[in-house]
Amino acid sequence: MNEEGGAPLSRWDRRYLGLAAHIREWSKDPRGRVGAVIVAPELNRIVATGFNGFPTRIEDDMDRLSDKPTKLDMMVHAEQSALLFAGREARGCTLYVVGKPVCNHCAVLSIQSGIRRVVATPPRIGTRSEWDRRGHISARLFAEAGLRFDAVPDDVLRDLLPGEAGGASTLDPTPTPAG
Ligand SMILES: Nc1ccn([C@H]2C[C@H](O)[C@@H](COP(=O)(O)O)O2)c(=O)n1
Repeated sequence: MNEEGGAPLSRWDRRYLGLAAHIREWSKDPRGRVGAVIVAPELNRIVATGFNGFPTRIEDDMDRLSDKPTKLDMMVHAEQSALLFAGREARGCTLYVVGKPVCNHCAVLSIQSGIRRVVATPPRIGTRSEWDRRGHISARLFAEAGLRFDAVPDDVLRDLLPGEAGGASTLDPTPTPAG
């Protein structure tokens, strides 16, 4: 994986990351907001967007959102939401993700959907965050499946998420089994 020092991001990469950072703001999860954008690169067209939230018609009240196991059991990840909407059009596309590292479940869905490239908040090394742990698994899966993974560099992340250190949960003492 290229956690640091990968190929520089293009102007369009930065634009789509900016869009993912904007869409992330629509999430109602107070603890973790994630935005995703799926783009057909040869057409330079947006195929789908997503942010993390409960499924349509499932009420996102604060009781459910503040109980972490309940929340994670019902949550549709930003990436899942975008992939479900994109359907077969995800084939050959690039997935942009801002807010958390791509988890292993979303990684396998991305691979199976035919995503060719992922540009995302990278998992950090040496944290206790469950999302970082899963992000490292995802990076290995992407490498094995032949997807290109471009980590969003720290300085770009700082611009995208002002006031947040990279966007991933640093202290998560209770890793949970949800994806
Ligand atoms: N790649 C990821 C990782 C996490 N999430 C979502 C799931 C939860 O809604 C929130 C993380 O919540 P927490 O910080 O409480 O674990 O982010 C997501 O959509 N995409």
